[in-house]
Order: sequence, then structure tokens, then C-alpha cells
Amino acid sequence: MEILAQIWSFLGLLTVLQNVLPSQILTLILSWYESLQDLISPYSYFEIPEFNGYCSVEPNELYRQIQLYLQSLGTCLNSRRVTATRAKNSRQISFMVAPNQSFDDTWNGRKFLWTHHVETVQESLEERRSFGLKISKRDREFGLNRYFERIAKIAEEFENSSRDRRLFTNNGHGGFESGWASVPFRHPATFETLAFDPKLKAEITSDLTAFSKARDFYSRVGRSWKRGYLLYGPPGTGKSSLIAAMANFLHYDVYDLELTKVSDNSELRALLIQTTNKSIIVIEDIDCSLDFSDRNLNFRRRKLPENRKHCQNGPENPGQVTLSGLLNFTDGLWSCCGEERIIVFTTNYKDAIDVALIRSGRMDMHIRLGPAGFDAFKTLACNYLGLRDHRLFEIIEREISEGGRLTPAEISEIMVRFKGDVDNALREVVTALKESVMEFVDEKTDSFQGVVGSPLKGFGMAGKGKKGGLTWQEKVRCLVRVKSLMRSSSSSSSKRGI
Ligand SMILES: Nc1ncnc2c1ncn2[C@@H]1O[C@H](COP(=O)(O)OP(=O)(O)OP(=O)(O)O)[C@@H](O)[C@H]1O
Repeated sequence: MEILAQIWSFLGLLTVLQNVLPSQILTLILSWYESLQDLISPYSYFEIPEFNGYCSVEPNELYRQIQLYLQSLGTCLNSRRVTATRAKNSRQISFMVAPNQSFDDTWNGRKFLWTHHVETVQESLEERRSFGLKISKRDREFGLNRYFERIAKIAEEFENSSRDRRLFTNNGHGGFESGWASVPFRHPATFETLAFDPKLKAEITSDLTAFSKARDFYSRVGRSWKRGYLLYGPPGTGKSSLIAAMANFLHYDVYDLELTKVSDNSELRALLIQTTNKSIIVIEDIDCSLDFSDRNLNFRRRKLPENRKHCQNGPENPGQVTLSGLLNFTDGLWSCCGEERIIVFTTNYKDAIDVALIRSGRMDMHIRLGPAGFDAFKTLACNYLGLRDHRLFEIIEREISEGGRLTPAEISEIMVRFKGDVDNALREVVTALKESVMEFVDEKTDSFQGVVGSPLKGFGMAGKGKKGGLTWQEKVRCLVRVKSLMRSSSSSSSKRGI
């Protein structure tokens, strides 16, 4: 009771002093008290305000990084109160420490106590926010810088993976102000859902991962931080789906450049300048989008007439962009105005493209996509029919190894048509594979999904050393196969009395 009475009278004395003493003396006493506390306390305190400076206009990058870092912890935030928010049209829920609440973080055996301070400024009703950090004085010397570096790294990764990505297309209204129009990019293709040879998938994903981490490498060797991919192969083999999967894998925006809508080289340059870092710039059907004749007359005489038959509107209206303009776009001085960019060209006919455009250094990876192999088929069966195994798989594998060629688009179309009827879907695939053997002889369709080539491996079919035709072994195999098919169909006809 005596102690309580003394505390009570001390508090009374403080109240009297507060009213009697001038505010300057009170501030001085307070600062002495804080200094004394700092001296005897084993802890250090840091304040990280939302804005830098006196006028509070310049955002504090460290505050933003800490905010992202805490959001990245998601439901693991061990605060007593957490604010959960979801932006409109977004699937993601963000978690943040509620105002004036604390949470502990432990790293390398050291403890970091964070508090999220939010106070309302009386006159303006504005909120002043900051993060307070309490750590032991020992850890301040040993671990603080590395702890902040770690926060910055995690924040950047989280920002990349959670930001809403966009799909841009040039709107053809002149490229100098806003040459791009955009929509949210929500393509569902991923490397898991793509029906490719697993080796090809692994090769592409490791190349992309290495590229995304190669900032120091590119600056050391004095090259701009970009990489070129040429995807070529028949329609429906997954070129566009692969681009979407690459964008989802790297969390990049996609710029779909419609070259025929670009009026001249300077507009092309302006469009390039407007693209952001961490993006994939795509030119689909490059052979139909550009008139290669300005560069090489012989090339035009040799390639153009038959190779461009497939282009629907390319050659008639190719725009004013020239090959040299495009070469500058991919490789010239202007291509260095951003970083971490991937340029992808797609074509159905690699031979129809001027070699200069796809030489090493411009198109670093040449990926040929072809008919589905058995691995690709199994991925599609798993995705579309929920099947991991089936008695007809063996027959399908045999059909494919004996020359049956279907694109992933054709197989997936069959599976969509027969979804819910697994047996019929697979039977239909077998029939289509058998039929495709006949077309295979006519069309000279080549090897399966997944040939990665470097530009150094030569122009034409990557890897196999053949140029559009069949090797003699394949011809013999096909003829034997056709003969056996004819034999089996004539025997079944005779059985049916036809
Ligand atoms: N490798 C694949 N894995 C999974 N689905 C695929 C694959 N290839 C094609 N598809 C399916 O076929 C459809 C068409 O594929 P996509 O547009 O990617 O082919 P493409 O090679 O770009 O064709 P085009 O040359 O005509 O543009 C896709 O919507 C997808 O459903």
C-alpha cells in the first residue's frame, strides 16, 4: 500500500510538473530519459517511414520492400492481428500486419521484432505509416545489412511472381505516344500442362532460369541482357502455347508485335522503347510479316514464291518495316534501351526466313516443334482425360513409333470431343494415327516434338541432317507400314464380304 501511495504521489508530481514546466524543458527531460534508456537497454530501434525527407513526398524504397516481404510471408505472419485484402479481379489475397501490431521474424538464429505503426495526423486526417524494428545491439553489428539484403531479394521475387501481368499488342495508331494496348495476361499454359518431350522442357526451363539470373554475366561480357528464341514447326504444335508457358514461368509481360501494322522502321523503334523490362516480345509468323526481298534478291527468287503460299495477308500487305529495321530492333543500338527481355519469332517454315535474322546472337535458341511423341501424348491424356495408364497406350506407342504423326492440337481436339468417354477417345486417337501414316508419306512430316538447335547447327532441320525429305530408312519403314495396313484392311474387307 505504501509503494502504491508513493507511485501515486510521483505520478501526481509529474502531472503538476507537466503543467508548470515549459515545454522545452519537458522535451529535454524526455530526450535524457530516452538516451538513458538507450544506454542501458540491450536493444536497438529502427524507424522505417513510408516516405523519405521532411515533406514526405518521396517514397521510401525500404518501406516498400519490407511491406512486400511481410506480404510474401502470407499466412505465416505470426502477428496477433493480420489485415487480409484482395484487389478487384484478382485471385490473390494479400496479408499484412494490422496497424500498430507486432510480429517476430527469425533469421540465422537472430530475432527481429517488427511493429507496423500507423498514426493519423490530426489536422489532415492523413495516415502516417512506418515500420519499427527492434533487434539486440549484438545483432545490429553482425546481421542487419545481410538481413535487409535478404528482405530486398525476397521482396523482388514476390513482386515479380504476384504482379498482374499484361498482354500488349500494337494498336496501329502510331507508335510515338501509346503504341500498345493491353489486357491482363491470364493464359493457363504452363510447362506442366504442355505436351512436350520432358528433355525439351527441362532444357528450355533451365535456359530461361539461367537467363533470368544472368544480369551480372551480361554486364560483364558487355552484351545487352536479352535472348532470342526461334520457334518453328507445323501449325498446332504448340508454338503459341510455349510462349505463354515461358511468360508464366518467368512472370514476364508479353508484347505481341503485329509487324504488318507497323508503318515504318521509326515506329518500330518507338514501339521497342515503350516495352518494359521483364517482357517477352513476340513476332508470330515472321516469314509472313516481313518482305525479305530488300536484303537479298537471290533469297527472294529462291524462297519466296512457294514458301509464302501459306501466308494469308503477309506478302500482300507487309507494311513498310524493312529487314534491316527489324535487325536493328533485335540487335542494334536501340535494342539496349531496356533489359531482361526475350524476343521470340515463330514460323511454320524456317527456310522462308533470311538467315541474317536468325543467326547466333539474334536467335540464340532454335526450337523445332513437331508431331506429338508418346511422352507428349501421355501428358495430353493425363490433362484431358485424367489418364495415367490404359490398355490402349501400348497400341498408341506402337503406332507412333511406326510412323503415326498427329500434332498435339489434333490429339487434344479428339480428347475434347470424346471427353468423358475415355475408350472411344483413345480408339479415335489410334485411328487418326493410322490414317496419318499415309499423309506422312505425302507431306514428309519430320521428327517429333522437341528438337532444340543452336543457330550453329545449320539451317534447316535441326539435329537430323536431312532437309525436308525422308531418309531412306524412313521411306522403307513407311512403305512396310503402308503395305501392312493395306493387307490388314483388305483382309478385314474380305471378312466383311466387301
Ligand atoms: N504441345 C502442346 N501441349 C499442349 N497443348 C497443345 C500443344 N500444342 C498445341 N496444343 C493445343 O493446341 C492448340 C493450338 O496450339 P498453338 O496455338 O500453341 O499452336 P501453334 O503451333 O502456335 O499453331 P499456329 O502455328 O497455327 O499458330 C492450343 O490451344 C493447345 O490447346
